[in-house]
Amino acid sequence: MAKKQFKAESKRLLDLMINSIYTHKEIFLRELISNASDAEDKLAYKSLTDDSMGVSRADLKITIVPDKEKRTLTVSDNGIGMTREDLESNLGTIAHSGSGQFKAGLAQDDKAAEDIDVIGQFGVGFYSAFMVADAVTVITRAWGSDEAWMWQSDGADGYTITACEKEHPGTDIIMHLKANADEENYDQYLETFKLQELIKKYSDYIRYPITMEVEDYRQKPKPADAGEDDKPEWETVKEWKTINSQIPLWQRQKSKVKPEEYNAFYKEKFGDWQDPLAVIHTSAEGAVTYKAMLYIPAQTPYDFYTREYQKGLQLYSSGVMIMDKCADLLPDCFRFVKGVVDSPDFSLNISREILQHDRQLKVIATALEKKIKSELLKMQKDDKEKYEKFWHAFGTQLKYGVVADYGAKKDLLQDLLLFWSSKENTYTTLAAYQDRMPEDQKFVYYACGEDPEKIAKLPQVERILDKGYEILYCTEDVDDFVMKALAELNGKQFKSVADEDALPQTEEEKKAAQEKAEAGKPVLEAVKEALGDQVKEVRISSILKSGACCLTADGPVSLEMEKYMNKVEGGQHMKADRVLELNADSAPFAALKKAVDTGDKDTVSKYAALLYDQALLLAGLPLEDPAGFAQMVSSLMV
Ligand SMILES: Nc1ncnc2c1ncn2[C@@H]1O[C@H](COP(=O)(O)OP(=O)(O)OP(=O)(O)O)[C@@H](O)[C@H]1O
Repeated sequence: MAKKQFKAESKRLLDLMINSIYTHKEIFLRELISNASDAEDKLAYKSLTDDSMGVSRADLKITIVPDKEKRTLTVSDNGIGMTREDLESNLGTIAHSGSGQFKAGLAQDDKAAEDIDVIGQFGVGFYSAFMVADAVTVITRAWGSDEAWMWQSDGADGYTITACEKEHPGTDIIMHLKANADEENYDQYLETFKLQELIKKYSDYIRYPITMEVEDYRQKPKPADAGEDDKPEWETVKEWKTINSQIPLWQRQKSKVKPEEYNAFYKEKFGDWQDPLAVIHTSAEGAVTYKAMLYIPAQTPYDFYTREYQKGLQLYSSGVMIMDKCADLLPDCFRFVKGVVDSPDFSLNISREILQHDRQLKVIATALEKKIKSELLKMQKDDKEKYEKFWHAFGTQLKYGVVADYGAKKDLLQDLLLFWSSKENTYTTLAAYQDRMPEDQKFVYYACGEDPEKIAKLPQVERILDKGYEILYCTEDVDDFVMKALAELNGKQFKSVADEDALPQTEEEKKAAQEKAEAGKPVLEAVKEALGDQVKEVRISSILKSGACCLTADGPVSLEMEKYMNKVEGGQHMKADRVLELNADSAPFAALKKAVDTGDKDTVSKYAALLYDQALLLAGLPLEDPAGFAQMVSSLMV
């Protein structure tokens, strides 16, 4: 049976093409500039393979001319141009890409092809002009031909091709802009400032100059005979300017870029007024070819912890901006990193707004994650002050990273963490802590509280410090979760100083503790009765040395978790199972015992409340009845 060709309703197809592919109408300019760049590239390639042409790359340029009176916008190039047949097959056939064909025809080992970077591949970009224009005229003359042709279309009723005049080879695309409408202001595409903005946004790194006549308002030069009281005069001057930067910094050799250039690029592109702390300029070839330039900012962006902050790297493909913030390239823990990634290997979807496959992205994201970590480790090693600055800005983010997704990134982040050291009185890494650990020390100790000074005075900290062991002072709400997520450091378990077994006990110590607990039982029962449900248990403490009391928690929820969860917006109001620990060797305990022995219930309940309130204060928890506490303390004075 004879095979039949699919038929296509070309009018409908064009309509789909124009109205359904792109999210933003403004990208028409990106598409036409990319086509112009391809035309220049093809000519540059041809001249490399044919010396007789006498074309210099330096003469190739793209020109943008808005004309408010005629309501047209023209994009011109002096590239390869099109013959009548080219017009038929390229602009008369939807989804036929002359550029794609050109690229496919290049041999793998073609040296001349190394220096060109053709963008077009789908054969649809040109028609995006009809999103903003109700008619498009193309005037073109192919290189080496003395005939010029005019292609005209209103996008709906087909097109015409007629002979015309054109002095030089190349192509002019003339868009007759639509009348302003509610849904779009088409006038804006006639304003040089808007056109400049769009060129900078999407086509800044097109390798050929994109020129436009722009207005500049400036002071007139002072006449030579101007007197003292001569007032400066201003004038508006029109001049042709190259709008695009052309060679992106990341395409240049690392050794040739000055630090000031890196910093200026960062500040302009990412709107920061401070220099970044570090730049990572890297490239790879192989499974996926890419170049990346990443920055570590010096300060926390004002909206960093709000919903408005969007992480991501800017994505370019062959110098054309594809996506402003590609989130998949950065793990959440490094969401503070800014930068750009450029790869000719991205498999773009037809609108060039998203990528078809994320395989390449995954490969790049994994490589960049490693790069960011090693850059931070280098900073940690070489410049402690700088690293601490980084830590102040983004340390909390790294800690959240440790806790997130059930600790999936904890191995990546562990070496980057800093904690306050009781011994060094400054920040320490976990590795440095471990290096200082005496051999007999079984655990990595940490204590949570408001600030290092206050933590150092906590009663439960004393006995660990007395042993000569170092403690990591944790001052952030998330710290307790971090320690639980990390669980261990090269085989040594993390241990809160508030844990009963924080100091391993000898058999003798255990026996002595049991005896004390037995002897103290009547006191403990009396205090528990006085406090009721406020505490789950009252026990003789084995973690206190000179302090009279402290509060700890039994079960999976620690006091730190309770505090944290209560602060989190929408968080569950978790309550830890509170345990009041009393020091059997302290004077207040002796006073309590006396009251129990003499059956003075009033005093017992007063002392119990006092001890409980003190324990709450030490733990940084709010008192349930502050006025009652104040009254009670005052009553002791009279
Ligand atoms: N300024 C130009 N000079 C020379 N040829 C051009 C020009 N503009 C378009 N063409 C030809 O028309 C073809 C179709 O252009 P179109 O923009 O629709 O698709 P494309 O650029 O090939 O692919 P994509 O949809 O990926 O941009 C191009 O491949 C090219 O051969």
